Amino acid sequence: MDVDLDDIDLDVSAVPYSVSTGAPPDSDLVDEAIQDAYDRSVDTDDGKVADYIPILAKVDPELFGISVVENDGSKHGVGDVDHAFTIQSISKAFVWALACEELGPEKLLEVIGVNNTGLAFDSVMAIELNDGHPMNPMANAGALASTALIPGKTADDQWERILDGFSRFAGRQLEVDADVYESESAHNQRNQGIAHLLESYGRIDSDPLEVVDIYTKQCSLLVTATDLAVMGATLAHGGVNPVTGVQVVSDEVCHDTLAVLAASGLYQKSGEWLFNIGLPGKSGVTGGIMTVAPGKGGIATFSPRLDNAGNSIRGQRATAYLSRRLGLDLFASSPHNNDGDNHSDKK
Ligand SMILES: NC(=O)CC[C@H](N)C(=O)O
Repeated sequence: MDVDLDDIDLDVSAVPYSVSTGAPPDSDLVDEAIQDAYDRSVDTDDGKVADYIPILAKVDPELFGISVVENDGSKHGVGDVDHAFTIQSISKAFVWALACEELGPEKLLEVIGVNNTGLAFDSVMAIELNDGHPMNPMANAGALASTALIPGKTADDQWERILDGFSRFAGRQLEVDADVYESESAHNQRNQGIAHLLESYGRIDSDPLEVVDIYTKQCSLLVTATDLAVMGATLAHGGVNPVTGVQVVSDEVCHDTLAVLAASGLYQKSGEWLFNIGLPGKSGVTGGIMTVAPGKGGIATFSPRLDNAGNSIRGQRATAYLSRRLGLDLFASSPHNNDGDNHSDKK
């Protein structure tokens, strides 16, 4: 199932961020834009809820929320923005950022790489085709390797560091959904296989099953769309959480993380996403998509029905609309004059 943007009215009258000063539009205009994005996306029931982790199939497929957090910390939201769901693959962005903060980008480039393999998120073939390297850091193999790089004497130490880092990104103490963790742990054979393969190529040093266990916990952390927008806004704001004021990672790490997301954040559909939306983003199988507008803020959508790569369909539609409506596309030279013309042939 591909996302069809043909039937959304993407011609928008601009209420963009000021290109010259980065000054945000009036708050009520942002609220209006989010409501319009919701209204233009809510009617589609295209796509399917993930069911390869059994408990995920129980979600209400109609849930839908859109949250925007600006770099001044102001929050906007429509719909189910307070519904908690497990972060899943979006965790890959934050573990990569935390590992990069601890070890520097050279180490991550050497061990993992930053290229998109063009293959599904749980591909084993991607590892074989590349002699264990490079691995897309936003797919499972590269993500497991990132988790393994987090410093700590024991697996528990590594986990505590991840939990603490994620909580600082979100600006509140996050918790694991024990039921999701249990369900995924019982159906994790593929990730265990990937971790063993990485060990055989010398890409992870620690016990592969322990690495998978930490990775499964990080994927099982509960967040809301509002949390994800705050986490995205932290990456948009040079690593400083705009709500708490805490510096979580450096400005350089934000740059490097956003570059990785631009290349790989939506699995094998990352090129289409960048073409349509023009912003770095990261999706997860529970239906979250976190999008970052550097220097401006974070957008998060939550809607569980997915396309065939595992990306939320309503989330892609709503973000495509918001990117235009707010003039956020990094590749649009004149968002001030975003009357639709400069995007009219995008599908
Ligand atoms: N794409 C995803 O969100 C996948 C995350 C999930 N925990 C897995 O490893 O399969």
